[in-house]
Amino acid sequence: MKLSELLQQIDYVDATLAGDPEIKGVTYDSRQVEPGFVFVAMQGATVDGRDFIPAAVKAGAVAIVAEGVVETGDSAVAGVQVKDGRKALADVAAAYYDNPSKHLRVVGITGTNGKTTTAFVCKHVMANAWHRAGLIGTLGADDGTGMAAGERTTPESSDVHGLLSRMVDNGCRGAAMEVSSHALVQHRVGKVEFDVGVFMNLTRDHLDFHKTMDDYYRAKLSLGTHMARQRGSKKPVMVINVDDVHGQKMARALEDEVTVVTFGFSATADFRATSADLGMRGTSFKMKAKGREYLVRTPLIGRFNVYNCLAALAAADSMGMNFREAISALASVPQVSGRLESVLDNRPYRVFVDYAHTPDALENVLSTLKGLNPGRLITVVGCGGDRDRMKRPMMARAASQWSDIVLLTSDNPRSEEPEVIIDEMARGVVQANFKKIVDRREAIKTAVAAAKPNDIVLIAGKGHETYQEVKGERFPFSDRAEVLAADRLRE
Ligand SMILES: CC(=O)N[C@H]1[C@@H](OP(=O)(O)OP(=O)(O)OC[C@H]2O[C@@H](n3ccc(=O)[nH]c3=O)[C@H](O)[C@@H]2O)O[C@H](CO)[C@@H](O)[C@@H]1O[C@H](C)C(=O)N[C@@H](C)C(=O)N[C@H](CCC(=O)O)C(=O)O
Ligand SMILES: Nc1ncnc2c1ncn2[C@@H]1O[C@H](COP(=O)(O)OP(=O)(O)OP(=O)(O)O)[C@@H](O)[C@H]1O
Ligand SMILES: N[C@H](CCC[C@H](N)C(=O)O)C(=O)O
Ligand SMILES: [Mg+2]
Repeated sequence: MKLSELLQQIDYVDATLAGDPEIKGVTYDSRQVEPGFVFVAMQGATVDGRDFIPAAVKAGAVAIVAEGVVETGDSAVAGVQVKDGRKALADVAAAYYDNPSKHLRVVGITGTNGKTTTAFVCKHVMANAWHRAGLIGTLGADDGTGMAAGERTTPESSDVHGLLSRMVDNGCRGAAMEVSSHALVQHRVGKVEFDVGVFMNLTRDHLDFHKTMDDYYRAKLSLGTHMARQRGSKKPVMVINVDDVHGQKMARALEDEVTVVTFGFSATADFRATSADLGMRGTSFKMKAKGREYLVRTPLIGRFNVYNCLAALAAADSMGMNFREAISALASVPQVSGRLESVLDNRPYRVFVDYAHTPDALENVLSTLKGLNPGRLITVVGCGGDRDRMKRPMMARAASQWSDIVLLTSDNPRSEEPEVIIDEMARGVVQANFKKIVDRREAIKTAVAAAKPNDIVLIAGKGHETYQEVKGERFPFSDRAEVLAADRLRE
């Protein structure tokens, strides 16, 4: 694509052109620039992308897009002035990749908890019906050829459009993607046309970034308003959990803008679970939808997974997929990595690894495990550093309320001292059933060593993560591998 063709498709304030070069790629990071690339300089929270314009030019950028007057320092390199760098990145990427979301059925899932699981279930349902489907989320991305690791839940917009474009090329007909609140604020899904948006729930998290729950809610709401502004031929549907108070508010706020479809246990829900049978190896529940009653079976464990299944089914129906086929696909959903993942199946005790890292998620998981009537419930849990500090005592409170033994330990301390994080957690405990073991490996060893027949051990907070981040360095660490190692020591 020529620079002139690209510029025709984006809004800009001013441009100093230098010929009409062929564009070979788009990036927001000077370290990724290759000859022929457009470099979009974004104003960051830590550094200003404009400071890296000289590095981008040196690496072969043919055009620089930035806020304010753009001095490229090289008369052969075009400078394009825009109002907002992050918005411009999405516009440039959508144009460069030829708006791939127009050629796919795209489901965007937001909410505090359940995005990864619901996206995974949606992708499974789509792949079952259409052979190939893509996925973007916390576990990485699948462009139709298999999973590849990613850095964040929702990548930067140029990476999102690049992935969607590869999905189209690889024969995917649909894509399920997690849309984090950070992504909505930072325009990472700018110019993505969604067929269906999904709102799961809103509970305490990320208040280091959003500051208030109201700001956090408004970030989530903007998925719906983003969809209402879509210009293409898609008629957007927003699927909303109305058992959640913020979901009820969102349904009211969006009802005139998009088609609202609701789910939950509430009597008014369009996709309504009426009863659930929660077992150790899976869940079955009855659902009223579309004027009929259905029985849904899934290997996913816990009441919260009823919500994830309802959301995926409502999304599938909103895309016009065969509903009975979608229901039967739920029976074969594979294990979602690090989400209530049973690590040892052939022992008299059970060990689960789970990504619960918010008070609500932890409460849900613990109540689910308690409902399975274990001998004792032994919980290993920590909280991440450089993240919302208020959730620390709340998570420890949930752990001590529901468990027989709690081992408070490190998660990803990042720049903080793990002992300080653990002390802040300890302020929330409600009974003297806890111990502090700073070294996560030791804590896991202690928990597994203590397990007696019928006990359940929960290792919470890090789920699928394969590292522990300490003072800017990532050390290899897997809860799953640590559990297996600890179990070997018992023999
Ligand atoms: C708070 C947050 O979301 N920050 C993101 C944001 O950082 P920032 O605004 O501080 O950017 P910056 O580091 O100042 O850099 C500004 C610009 O200079 C560029 N740069 C920088 C250095 C250089 O040498 N050359 C260069 O071009 C950067 O690429 C960037 O474009 O933009 C950066 C570039 O895309 C992201 O890497 C960074 O994610 C950080 C690492 C992060 O930890 N984000 C987390 C909190 C996050 O996004 N989480 C959500 C939700 C998770 C969930 O609940 O599932 C997610 O979607 O993952
Ligand atoms: N619908 C739900 N409601 C509440 N808790 C849930 C729900 N689904 C999963 N959980 C709990 O939350 C944890 C995280 O789930 P999941 O990874 O699916 O959510 P997420 O929204 O993608 O989280 P993240 O924002 O960290 O990526 C799970 O390990 C489980 O403990
Ligand atoms: N994406 C979330 C995940 C947190 C997982 C937990 N292990 C932690 O490090 O706090 C975050 O960055 O806040
Ligand atoms: Mg996720």
